[in-house]
Amino acid sequence: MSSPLRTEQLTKRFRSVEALHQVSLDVPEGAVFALVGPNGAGKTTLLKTLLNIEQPTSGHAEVLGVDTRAMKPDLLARIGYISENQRLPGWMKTGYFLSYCKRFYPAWRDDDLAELIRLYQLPLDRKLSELSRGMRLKAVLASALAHRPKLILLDEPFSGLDVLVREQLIESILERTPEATVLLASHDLPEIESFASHVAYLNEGRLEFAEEMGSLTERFREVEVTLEEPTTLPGDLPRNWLNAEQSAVVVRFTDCRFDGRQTQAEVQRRLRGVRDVTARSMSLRAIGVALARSAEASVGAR
Ligand SMILES: Nc1ncnc2c1ncn2[C@@H]1O[C@H](COP(=O)(O)OP(=O)(O)OP(=O)(O)O)[C@@H](O)[C@H]1O
Repeated sequence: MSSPLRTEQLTKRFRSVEALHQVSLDVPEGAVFALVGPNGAGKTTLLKTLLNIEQPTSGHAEVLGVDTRAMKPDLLARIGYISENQRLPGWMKTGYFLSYCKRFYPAWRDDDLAELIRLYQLPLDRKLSELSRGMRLKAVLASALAHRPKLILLDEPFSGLDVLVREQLIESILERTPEATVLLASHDLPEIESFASHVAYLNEGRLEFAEEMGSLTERFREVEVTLEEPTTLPGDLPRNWLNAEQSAVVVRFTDCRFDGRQTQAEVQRRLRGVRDVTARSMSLRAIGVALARSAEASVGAR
């Protein structure tokens, strides 16, 4: 079976801004796929293109085997979408909002909704505009999960939520997998690391990588080299040594293609008088910071 979410050479331009540049992405069935990257990287644009809210300038995107430009309501009814910027009819009472949503989804399950209302303790007789941000998000999540979507798309679902609400949200989403495939855009790297199976990194509209979480954390290491005596760093360091810096006899860099023996050999080849090499594994947050610093430095160098 083909992947439930796929883009091929997807480019989206808004006048002079290229929000997405030839993005080719494949999200496997049942994955919890995190889309990360700095502000303005193109994450929201990618999600909106997958929902046909925005249309590609070139290339194409496919959802559940259908080109997004040919999406019909029956396909949209198989997708649960939650965005921090979602506009809601604030005047609706929560209970009315949920029954209003029901009519758009043939697969709607009243028993699932009852369970979600109980779990989230949703106040059905209060207007959406009167709910706290977290509570409003839970109401939207209930409406998005009660129809057992095949795809769950989330745009910054965690921002501003307390730790318990986040936990509930993650649990609810994970309970839906592997029957559902999840794609979420988020800046919350520690949270993502705790539950995503895959991670993709967008930077200035370009997909820098997309891979399993395990392989990503395997290939990144914080490397520290101690030298016999201070020397100047050579100018032509390997491209996989990110943010290399030197302080007296210590050289530090992030290796984004770490391989124990190979990294050792490379260090010996590039630096003179190596006394010791240590390599520490990195959290997703530390990897994100290293990538952002490296991207900033390359913009500065242009
Ligand atoms: N409707 C639009 N018109 C013009 N430019 C847009 C539009 N939507 C997005 N952009 C631009 O496209 C680029 C990507 O924006 P996008 O919102 O997709 O980034 P993002 O990764 O979601 O950012 P953030 O993490 O800040 O939410 C930005 O430069 C943004 O200004």
